[in-house]
Amino acid sequence: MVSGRTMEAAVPLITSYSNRRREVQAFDDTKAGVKGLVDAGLGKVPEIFIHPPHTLYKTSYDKCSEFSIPVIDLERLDKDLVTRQGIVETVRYASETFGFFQVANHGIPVNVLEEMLQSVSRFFDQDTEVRRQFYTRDYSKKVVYNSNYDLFRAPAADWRDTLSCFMAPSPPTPEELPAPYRDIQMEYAKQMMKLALTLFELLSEALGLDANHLNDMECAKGLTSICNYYPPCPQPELTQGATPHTDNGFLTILLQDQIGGLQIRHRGHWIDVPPLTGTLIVNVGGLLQLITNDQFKSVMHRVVANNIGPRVSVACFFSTAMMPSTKLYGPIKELVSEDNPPKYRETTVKELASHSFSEGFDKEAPLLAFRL
Ligand SMILES: O=C(O)CCC(=O)C(=O)O
Ligand SMILES: [Fe+2]
Repeated sequence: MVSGRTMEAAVPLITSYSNRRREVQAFDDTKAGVKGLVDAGLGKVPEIFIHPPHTLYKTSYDKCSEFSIPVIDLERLDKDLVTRQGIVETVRYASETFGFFQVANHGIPVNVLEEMLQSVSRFFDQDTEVRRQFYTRDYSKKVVYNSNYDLFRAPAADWRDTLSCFMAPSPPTPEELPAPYRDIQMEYAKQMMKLALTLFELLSEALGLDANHLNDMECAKGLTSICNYYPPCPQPELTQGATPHTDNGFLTILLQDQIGGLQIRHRGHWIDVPPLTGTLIVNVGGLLQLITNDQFKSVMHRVVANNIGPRVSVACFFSTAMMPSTKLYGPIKELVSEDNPPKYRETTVKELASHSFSEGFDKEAPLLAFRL
């Protein structure tokens, strides 16, 4: 029997659900994102952005100075073999232990990095009317601007807007890209692709494979550029910049500005990934974890909301998720043995991406559905 008390409790729940749905829809209909709320001078975080307290962290998070992710200097990579071996060894250690590392002297000029970050700000600083033309949830488009890809599904929205561009294997024409960052985005994607080919060589060597192995598997074939914009938040302690999640491609190369706020999960602690001018952050995605049979780890990370921003970051996801392909990926044959049998079934990139997209990227064990 349903008690009166239960019924009473159920009514506000249903009401609040439909309120939320309405508020989310109204927010989405503005096509102005979180930036639009801040521009309107909002002094409080709207209900739909408030995260349940148990999922929130204090702003004084666990600071663990004994853990810091390796910074790898690529300068002498091709100069001598011993240096290269040292770099490969650190790449292996970082990918197995942290799932993250930073790279310095990667060959991309600092002014290109800075121009890329500034161009993202220029896009978001445009008149709302101009920005709105790109606002969509249709991911078959080459350019997608919106706020919270999972707005209609997630229990609470993040304090972040995003501009995504699908840059490889079939790049947009420059004219298809928003004007404020057209030229630099084309240049940046070219530079990212070059760096990714080098990183996949190092990662292959770190696995004890031929240097071309991961590139031959087409790990660097697809590139999506995700430009994140985190407006300053009036009550950062109530919301998040990015909910804890894992990335689901092969690899992500991330550029962050000087504000900070990115943290990764390591041995039960959240540790900072400090902004270091001129460096790029590299992290292992779910697909790389799957094909390395768990040797390399795709690790949870999050972004703390800030009240000093806007904070800008550009995440380049290497994955062919946006193109239909029947190519199957499973644990690499050379890495499995009787002692280390395959942990995952074969899957397509598209299946893994669609699974993460519908289930959410916030799972502690994102590859569970593919486990043998
Ligand atoms: O903004 C950042 O630093 C991280 C962004 C991120 O994790 C993502 O876009 O997947
Ligand atoms: Fe991420």
